[in-house]
Amino acid sequence: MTAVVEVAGLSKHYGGERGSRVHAVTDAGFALEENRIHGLLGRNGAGKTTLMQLLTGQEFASSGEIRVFGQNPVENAKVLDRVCFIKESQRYPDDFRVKHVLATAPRFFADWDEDFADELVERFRVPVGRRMKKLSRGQLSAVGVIVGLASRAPLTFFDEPYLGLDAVARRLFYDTLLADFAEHPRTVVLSTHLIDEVSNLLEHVLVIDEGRIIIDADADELRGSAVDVVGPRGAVEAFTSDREVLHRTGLGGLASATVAGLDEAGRTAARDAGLELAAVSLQQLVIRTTIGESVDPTKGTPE
Ligand SMILES: Nc1ncnc2c1ncn2[C@@H]1O[C@H](COP(=O)(O)OP(=O)(O)OP(=O)(O)O)[C@@H](O)[C@H]1O
Repeated sequence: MTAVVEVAGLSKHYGGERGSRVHAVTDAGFALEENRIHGLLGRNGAGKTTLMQLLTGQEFASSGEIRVFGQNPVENAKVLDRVCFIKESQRYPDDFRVKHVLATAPRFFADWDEDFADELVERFRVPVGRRMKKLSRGQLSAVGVIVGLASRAPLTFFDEPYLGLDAVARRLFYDTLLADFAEHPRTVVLSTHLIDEVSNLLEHVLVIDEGRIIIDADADELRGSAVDVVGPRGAVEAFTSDREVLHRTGLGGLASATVAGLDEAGRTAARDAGLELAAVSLQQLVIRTTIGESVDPTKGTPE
């Protein structure tokens, strides 16, 4: 495995005075492997955009090390020529129409596929002759998605540019990304709140909460890392008394506990105790991990 991105002790704070400082990213350390689709997940203001800006050389780190393709990305054309960063807040020159965006893209992206871009324009029904500032929010998102896909950049970041898209167009984006990725593997980072929607695309997951990376795990490993144990309150409490519980809910005499790291023997013990087991989706897992206790369920941190 080759790491395309390597980060160690990375912090970014905004503002000068200690009291008014915003710690957007704190002591992050992780690696992103080549040719995988990574999810960068986290709540509003968690630090996702800041992290991507740091990795693409658009922000300076306050401290720490960043290596992208083995080099510092800041003002480094050798690195940035291989990177595409699609974000919703992208600005275009005032007189730019969609066709101008598509015509200038090959200058930035060596692997730009014009035929693929044209095909995507049709699929997403984008009016190529229209001025960028006259596009609807969804059409603007679609242009970002088209550029991100047709760039075929070896390292592509999508910072929630698809939020303006309707459900049909989002599905189209996910399906197109997956199909194109199979033919043209590259390293992709998707930042999103819509975790269930992208869950099946993701091979690796980073969860950031209040600037700290709290989960850095293989998506399959993560999906199997916790299970909901449901049944009579007393039985659930007895079963979970010495286990790591991420989250509890209850209604009347019934209770449910999200238990981390339950192996086969543990699952059998739960069933023998008359409890039911239910799978926990990636989205539920992230929500339960980022509210209340910040624990990494794959690492077995005690509650
Ligand atoms: N230029 C800036 N100056 C001061 N604070 C900033 C700046 N940019 C971001 N922040 C703060 O840093 C924190 C992280 O912001 P960031 O945009 O990285 O979060 P995010 O996870 O992308 O959020 P969202 O999902 O809402 O887009 C927030 O508290 C934000 O207010």
